[in-house]
Amino acid sequence: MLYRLKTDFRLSIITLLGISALLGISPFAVMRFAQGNMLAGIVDTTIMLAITVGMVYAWVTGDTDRTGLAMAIVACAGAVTVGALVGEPGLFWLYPCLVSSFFLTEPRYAIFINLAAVLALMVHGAAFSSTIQMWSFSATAVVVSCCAYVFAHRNENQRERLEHLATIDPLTGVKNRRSMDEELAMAAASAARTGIAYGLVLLDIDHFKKINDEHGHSVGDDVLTEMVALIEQNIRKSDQLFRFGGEEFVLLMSGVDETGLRAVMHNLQHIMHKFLKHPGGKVTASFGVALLKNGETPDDWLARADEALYKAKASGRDQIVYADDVSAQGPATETA
Ligand SMILES: Nc1nc2c(ncn2[C@@H]2O[C@H](COP(=O)(O)OP(=O)(O)OP(=O)(O)O)[C@@H](O)[C@H]2O)c(=O)[nH]1
Repeated sequence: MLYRLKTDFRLSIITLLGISALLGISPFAVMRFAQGNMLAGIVDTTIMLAITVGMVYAWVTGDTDRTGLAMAIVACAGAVTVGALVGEPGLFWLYPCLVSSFFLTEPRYAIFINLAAVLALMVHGAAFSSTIQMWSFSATAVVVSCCAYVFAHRNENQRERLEHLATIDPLTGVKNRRSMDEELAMAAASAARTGIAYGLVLLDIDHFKKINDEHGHSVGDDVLTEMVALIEQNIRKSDQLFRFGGEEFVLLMSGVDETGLRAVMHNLQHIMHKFLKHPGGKVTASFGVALLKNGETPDDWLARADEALYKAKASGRDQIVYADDVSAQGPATETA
C-alpha cells in the first residue's frame, strides 16, 4: 500500500485530497443536519459518498485518470451547489476545490471545470450579496486558478523530467535496468493473462574492454550508441531495448514464436557483422535467448537467458545460444 502511494503520484493525490475532504466536510454535514438545513446536509453527504467511492475505485482499478477527473468535477460541482444553497459562507469551499482540480486531472480539464464552476455561481447570482462581491469573488477565483495552473504545470514538467532521468540511459537513450525490471514484470503478467508469447535476448559485446583500452573510451561509447541505433532500426516498434549495464543489453520481444525469434536473431547478427565496426575492425556480440515459459518469473526467465549468454561466451563468442525451451528443434547454438 505504501509502495503504491510512493510510486503513483495521482493515486497519492486522490487519497490525500480525498481524506482531507472527508475530514473537512464531515463536521459541516453534521452541523447542517443539526441546524435543519437538510438539503445542504444531503449535498455534503453525497459529496463525501462520491469521494469515498472514487478513492475505492482508484485503489481497486488503478484507473486514476478517470477517477481524478470525476473527483475534480464532483468537488467543484459540490462547492457550487453548497455556495448556491448556503450563500456567502459556502463560497469559500470553492477555493480549495479550484486548486485541487489541477492536481486531480490534466490542466486543460481543470481550467474548463474551474471556469464552469465560477460561471455557474455567477449566472445563479443568489450566493452573492452584491454585484461587487460577485466580481471580486470571480476575479480572485480566476487568479487562484491561474496560480494553481502555473504551479501544477511546473510540477508536472519537473516530475516528467525526473522520471525521464530515472528511467533512461543517458549515453544511448534506451531505457535502463530499472525500467527493464518493470517491463519484464509487465510482460510476464501479460503472458499469464493473454497468452501472448515473449522472447528475451541478453546481448553482450565481445572483448569490449579491448576496444576501450586500445582506442579510448569515446570510441567505446560510439560503438555502444551505433549498436543501439542499428538494433533499433531492425526491430519492431513494439520490441524494447534496455541497457542492462556496461556493454550488456536486453531486447524484449512480444508476439514471437520460436521460428520468428530465430529469424530475428539471425538477421540482427548479420546486420551487426555487416555494419558494426570500430577503428580496429569488426565488433561482434554474444547472445543468450530465452522464450518465456508458462508461469515463469522474470528473474528465472532472465537467469535462463544469462545462462545461455554464458554458454555463448564460453564457446568462443560471436554466437547465439538459445535457452533450453527454444532448443527443442534444431541446434541450440548458432555460430557466425
Ligand atoms: N566506453 C564505455 N565503456 C564502458 C561503459 N560501460 C562499461 N564499459 C566498459 O566495458 C568493459 C567491459 O569489460 P568486460 O566486462 O571485461 O567485458 P569484455 O571485455 O567485453 O569481455 P567479454 O564480455 O568476456 O567478451 C569495461 O572495460 C568497462 O569499463 C560505457 O558506458 N562506455
